[in-house]
Amino acid sequence: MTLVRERRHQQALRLSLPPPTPSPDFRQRTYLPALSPATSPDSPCIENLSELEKMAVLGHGNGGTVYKVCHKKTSSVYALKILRFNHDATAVRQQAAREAEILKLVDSPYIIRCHGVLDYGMTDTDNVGDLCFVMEYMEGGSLHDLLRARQRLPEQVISGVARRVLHGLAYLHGMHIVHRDIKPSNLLINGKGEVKIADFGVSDVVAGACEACDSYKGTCAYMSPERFDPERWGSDGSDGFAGDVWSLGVVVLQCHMGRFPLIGPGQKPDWATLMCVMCFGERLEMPETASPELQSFIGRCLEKDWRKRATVAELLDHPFVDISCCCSTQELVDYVLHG
Ligand SMILES: Nc1ncnc2c1ncn2[C@@H]1O[C@H](COP(=O)(O)OP(=O)(O)OP(=O)(O)O)[C@@H](O)[C@H]1O
Repeated sequence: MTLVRERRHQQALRLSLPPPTPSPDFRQRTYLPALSPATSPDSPCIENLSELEKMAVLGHGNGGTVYKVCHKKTSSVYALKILRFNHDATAVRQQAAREAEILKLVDSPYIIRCHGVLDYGMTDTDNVGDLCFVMEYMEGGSLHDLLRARQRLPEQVISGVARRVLHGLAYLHGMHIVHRDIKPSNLLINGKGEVKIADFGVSDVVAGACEACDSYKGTCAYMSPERFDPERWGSDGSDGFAGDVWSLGVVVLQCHMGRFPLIGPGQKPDWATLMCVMCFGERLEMPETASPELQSFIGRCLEKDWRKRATVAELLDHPFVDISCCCSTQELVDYVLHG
């Protein structure tokens, strides 16, 4: 079986997007602005995995593994995300196809660039298929990696990261794209001090209100009250953008506290515990160690009623992320890469 797979990887490999498999409903709700190509004009045309050499494993996610790879011909370095699926994993393939569709639409310095998608569908002899995303390599790793190394981040760094993520969200929301999985491991930092949003596996292009059935996508720890409990928080009319703002608020608070917030130290952020905090708990308490600006910013993000929550545009004007308070790109590079 390994031989068959290896041979397949040397042969039928094309730079092509997988056939989209979204539900008819997804198609109906899809808003399609002018398509920008998934590959940038300056990126080489990678048509085969054999053109890439694996250098290291960068991390593991739910559906697959991310490798640091080198393009043999140009010596350029990329991140290669391989999602594996079999006959039973229709959901994984649908998720990957959705991610490829969204990556085709986006083109922003605040969003991870995808240089191409290689589709190794299942064959009659092989029950396993791979979808491979060739992405720009972010040498600073993820915010999750940074938090693991430093526990807590200084406010200047948090504000710099938050400002950049807000720019990314402003771009996505302007394109009618809801990310739905904003969390530290999906925020990547590179050697130029850029922070980019990655991982669009549960994202969606929306035109109007989201449906209740979409509520359970994404990581539950960063999920907003209206997605946890649409009945109580009245998700009717919500376009889903406010959910991304909530998630950013949780991330910002986590960067300040050095642990997952919303629950007590040592508690696990499982569904039941979070449900109690979100739906039955009192107003969330702000840590006294945070500056008034940070407390106010978090308060505007973690407003349980999504109608009262700040929008991305409002937050971009918030004093906490004012350009004079944020760390510069050089300061961010120094902090992330050189400690
Ligand atoms: N473009 C990239 N450049 C550098 N490192 C990356 C890149 N993409 C992902 N990584 C690293 O690989 C790890 C795994 O990424 P992946 O997107 O597969 O999963 P995840 O977001 O950590 O988890 P989940 O699948 O549960 O959402 C990330 O946490 C990050 O450390």
